[in-house]
Amino acid sequence: MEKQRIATLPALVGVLTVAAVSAGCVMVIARRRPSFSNSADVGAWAIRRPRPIGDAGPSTVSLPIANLALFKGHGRAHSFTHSSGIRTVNASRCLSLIKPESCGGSANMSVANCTRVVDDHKEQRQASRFCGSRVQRKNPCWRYLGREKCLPYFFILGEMKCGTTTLYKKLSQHPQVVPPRNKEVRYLQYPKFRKQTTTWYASNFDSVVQAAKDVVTFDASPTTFNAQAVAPGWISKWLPDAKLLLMLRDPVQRTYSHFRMGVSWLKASKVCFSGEKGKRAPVPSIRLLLPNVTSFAWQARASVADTTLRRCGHAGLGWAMKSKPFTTAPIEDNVKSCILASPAGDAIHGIIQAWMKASEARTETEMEILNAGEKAINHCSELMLRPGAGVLRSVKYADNLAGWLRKVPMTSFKIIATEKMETNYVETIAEVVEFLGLRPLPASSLSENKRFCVSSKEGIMDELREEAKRAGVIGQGLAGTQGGVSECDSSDEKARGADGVTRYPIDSHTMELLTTFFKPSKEKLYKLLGRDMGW
Ligand SMILES: Nc1ncnc2c1ncn2[C@@H]1O[C@H](COP(=O)(O)OS(=O)(=O)O)[C@@H](OP(=O)(O)O)[C@H]1O
Repeated sequence: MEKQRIATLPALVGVLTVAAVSAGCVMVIARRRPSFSNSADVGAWAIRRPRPIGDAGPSTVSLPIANLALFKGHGRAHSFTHSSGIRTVNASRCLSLIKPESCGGSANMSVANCTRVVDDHKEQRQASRFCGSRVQRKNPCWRYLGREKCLPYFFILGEMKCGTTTLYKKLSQHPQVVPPRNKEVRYLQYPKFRKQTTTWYASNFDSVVQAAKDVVTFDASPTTFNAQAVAPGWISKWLPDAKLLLMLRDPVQRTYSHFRMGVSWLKASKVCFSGEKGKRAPVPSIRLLLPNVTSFAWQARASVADTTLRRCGHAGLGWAMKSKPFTTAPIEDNVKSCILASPAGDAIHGIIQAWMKASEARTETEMEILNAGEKAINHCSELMLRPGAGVLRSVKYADNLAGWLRKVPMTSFKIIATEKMETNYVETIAEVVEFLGLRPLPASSLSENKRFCVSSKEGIMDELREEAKRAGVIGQGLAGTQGGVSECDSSDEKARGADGVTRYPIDSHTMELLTTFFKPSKEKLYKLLGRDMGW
């Protein structure tokens, strides 16, 4: 893409520079993209004029040559000669991946007050390319100020609980692949994107600098697919040739797996379950809610209701029904019609009515206890058990993919069904390797078909949310450690179907509710993909 851009610039400049140079101007040409309303969409512009955050600006601006002095920073005015022989100046800035270690090179998160983060974000908005020259290697790397810095060649975008850890493990074993410092760097999502620099991001991929020229590295943060405000725009701007692996799974099963992980994190948290090993018991604040929260049937009902309410422009559910307008006033007519018109609308309306009734009967004290319990459970499960959390990611496959396709072509994607990886493991991995343009894996290394899951945060993430730290959730997030991944422990809970896929048994009522709820979004996805995923 970078090469393409350079190749097309002379042609464009040929048309534009005669007028521009004679008028004492330099044209700064931007790719025509829709404008974006906030700074989250950093990838909206290929070449930008300096502008305040939030100002989308016109797609083409001309600047008097004198103004070039205002373009300070790493980027230098860069001259080139186009086919007609007229020399002109590209005033665009470059983004440096080399910055002081104290302001972004460090693996810890203590950079919140570092002004360089602000500078880096400004550079990201203003620059059109990375500083230095692209290194001759398969992986995207740049040499600048005598150092080489790299970014991922491919991404395992997600979705969470769809087998990303197995794919990460398998691809890490490929002789042409080196893994990132942590499986889940999670830079391309809020709030981390706001707190870290591109230098810090690149530091996660330093191991590829020492590797052979045909070796690549990757980012396997399964949260990237859902990070619509940052990731598609950033990748399309900075790594337009990146290959994107997207794993998707039957939405009902994915939701169950998400719920199961939330329960296991909750139970591992020393804040919500206290006492000695083997005798740990729930703390009083969560006891009332615990039977509901750890029931998938209850979670599913609460989640579809919460998701529908929010989609209809109403406040979410809240387990304790703490939101005052909700408990004291009936739902407005337009919200009610919206709920009834939604998938599984009648059932969801019934759930909400029952919820309101139960809530109205509660005393203030009961409400307070439930609210405290909800807060604690959210913290201890790291929001995995928040109503709606699991359902929302499963119902957004199509919308999220459509969001990506507005920025990135379908040819950048390889869509992998988790079920296919289970039943056709060797073929699936071989297809992925081919899609990545890597040498085929030897049959011997493909024979091992183990499922891998995240078991702790060590080696998976280098940070924990503040609340999770306080809650003592599953170990410390430490960069570069080798822990974090082990074989999945869910096999005993699943049954294998005639198609060879293992699934959690789910009671018929919950199954019907979720199947109806997910139906339109599944159809939307199949239409987008042009194929049925078999769910
Ligand atoms: N080869 C294969 N075939 C079928 N299913 C597989 C496979 N590998 C992993 N898995 C299942 O994927 C779930 C874990 O997904 P992730 O690794 O993406 O989870 S995470 O978001 O990184 O925590 C997890 O699901 P559950 O066990 O149901 O929770 C794994 O069992």
